[in-house]
Amino acid sequence: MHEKIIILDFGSQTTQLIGRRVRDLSTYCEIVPYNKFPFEDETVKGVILSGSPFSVNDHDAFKIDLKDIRGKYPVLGICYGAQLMVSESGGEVSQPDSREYGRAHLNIFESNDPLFANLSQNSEVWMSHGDTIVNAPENFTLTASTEDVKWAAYKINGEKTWGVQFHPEVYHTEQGTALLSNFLDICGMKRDWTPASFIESTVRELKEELGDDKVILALSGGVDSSVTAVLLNRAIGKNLTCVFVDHGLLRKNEFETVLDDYEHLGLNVIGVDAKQHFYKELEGVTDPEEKRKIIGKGFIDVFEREAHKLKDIKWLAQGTIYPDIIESLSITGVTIKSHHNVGGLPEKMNLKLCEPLKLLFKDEVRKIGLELGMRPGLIHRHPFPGPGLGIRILGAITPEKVRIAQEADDIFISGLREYGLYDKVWQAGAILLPVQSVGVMGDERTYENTIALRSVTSTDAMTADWSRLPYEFLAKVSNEIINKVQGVNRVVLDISSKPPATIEWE
Ligand SMILES: Nc1ncnc2c1ncn2[C@@H]1O[C@H](COP(=O)(O)OP(=O)(O)OP(=O)(O)O)[C@@H](O)[C@H]1O
Ligand SMILES: O=c1[nH]c(=O)c2[nH+]cn([C@@H]3O[C@H](COP(=O)(O)O)[C@@H](O)[C@H]3O)c2[nH]1
Ligand SMILES: NC(=O)CC[C@H](N)C(=O)O
Ligand SMILES: [Mg+2]
Repeated sequence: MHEKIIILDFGSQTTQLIGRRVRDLSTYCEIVPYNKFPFEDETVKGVILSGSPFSVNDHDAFKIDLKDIRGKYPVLGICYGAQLMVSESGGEVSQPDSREYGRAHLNIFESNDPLFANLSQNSEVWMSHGDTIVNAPENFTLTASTEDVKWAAYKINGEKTWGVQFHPEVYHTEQGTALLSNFLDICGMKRDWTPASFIESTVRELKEELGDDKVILALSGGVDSSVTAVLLNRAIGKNLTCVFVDHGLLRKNEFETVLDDYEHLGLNVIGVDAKQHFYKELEGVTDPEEKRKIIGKGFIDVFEREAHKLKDIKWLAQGTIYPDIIESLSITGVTIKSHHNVGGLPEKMNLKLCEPLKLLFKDEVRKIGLELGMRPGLIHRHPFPGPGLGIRILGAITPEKVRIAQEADDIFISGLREYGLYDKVWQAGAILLPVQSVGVMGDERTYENTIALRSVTSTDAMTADWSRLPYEFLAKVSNEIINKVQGVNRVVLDISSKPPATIEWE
């Protein structure tokens, strides 16, 4: 077992970023809801308290008793986390007249403080708070200020406990990574979290957990489930059967290409054509969440049916990764989208779940795939959502709309490859809108569908920006779609970032 840092999540938008920074420092960490601290886990070596949308003075703010944590582990409170320790200890946090968002400069008073080891004076830090610490109890030592904020950082005497009002996890805090690294040193972390160590420990744990049990893996052709397949294949070999479902919402020719690919990897794969089943279940359904749930359930129906045919299957493995879970089960109670493989799973399922990548971010999964010796072309594929074109065809799904979406998508993606742009974007696809408009083609009036092109840059799909694709390329793609895809007479471009939009439209 790897020693780990626990990040207690009080609901901040940047909690995931803390996790990523810590992992980037070769240290294993887990993000857990603020009230789910794993007291029994002996591998915990330090604790970070995240920010929060709440004010510590709110009635319904997330609160916990910190007495079992402080003093027992090194603790770093960030923003709300820092404010919480002050208010819990009898200090005062209140709302000043002005909020503080954006850049500030840090004036360090205690340069011998190990949290500030090797940090230089007056570096830029990023602030995002409405509340401020006004008074701290006597055993709190002020260690740094900014021009506007007195209590920008503190240390609690006699404990390995620190608080910072700024956000070391965000890119704009110049020495944020160095500060987090100092905290990891304080916790005595060994920095031994690497792709090779992950593979070694995961294969060992899978062998122990699965023993001689038989497993089916939901394989999609995507990066996450392919890496899962190779890991499981190493752990249990012939006891693994992969099931690839054609729900009729895949990309053009995807089913055939993927099956062919996997044969070369030496995996045992069954392709299931379930198109008609899915089309029937989805008939007339327009609500995005309902569509997601139907597709999620459809997948499980197929997996259970296949498991039954194969006999003695005990486990369903999936390529679930960390963001799938984080986005589906937000602790503030707001679900953005039910990912088909998490929130979309039926409550009662006859198979046990095996998800060896469920705590990894996408870029970590890619590193592990490369370390496993998988083909870079496969590892660098764009993500493609499990519900597929089902969430890119807005409104009700019909086979005819699937054809339109597939052809438009194929022209867009082939174009990206042809122009050498494919590897420069995180993900791209064509969205079929439920909007018809008037056009003129060969002197005839048309009244046809609209395709929106969606292409984004990102590092983890948690935030994203629209890709600045060359006009010349966009002109070619638009032209080709309108000329070749029957039923489309207009192409538009999506120029929204995430947030506030999301990558997929549903
Ligand atoms: N057509 C499919 N057949 C079987 N399983 C699927 C299918 N589509 C998705 N899944 C399952 O759902 C999981 C989540 O899908 P997701 O798209 O997030 O991951 P992926 O397809 O493995 O990778 P990528 O994000 O690169 O597309 C997959 O890892 C896989 O286990
Ligand atoms: O397997 C999946 N099942 C889903 O239900 C699902 N919904 C979104 N996505 C993918 O997740 C990333 C973030 O997407 P959003 O910005 O649309 O939430 C993007 O990469 C999306 O393609 C999904 N993947
Ligand atoms: N980013 C945060 O943690 C903000 C904490 C608190 N909501 C404030 O506005 O001060
Ligand atoms: Mg996928």
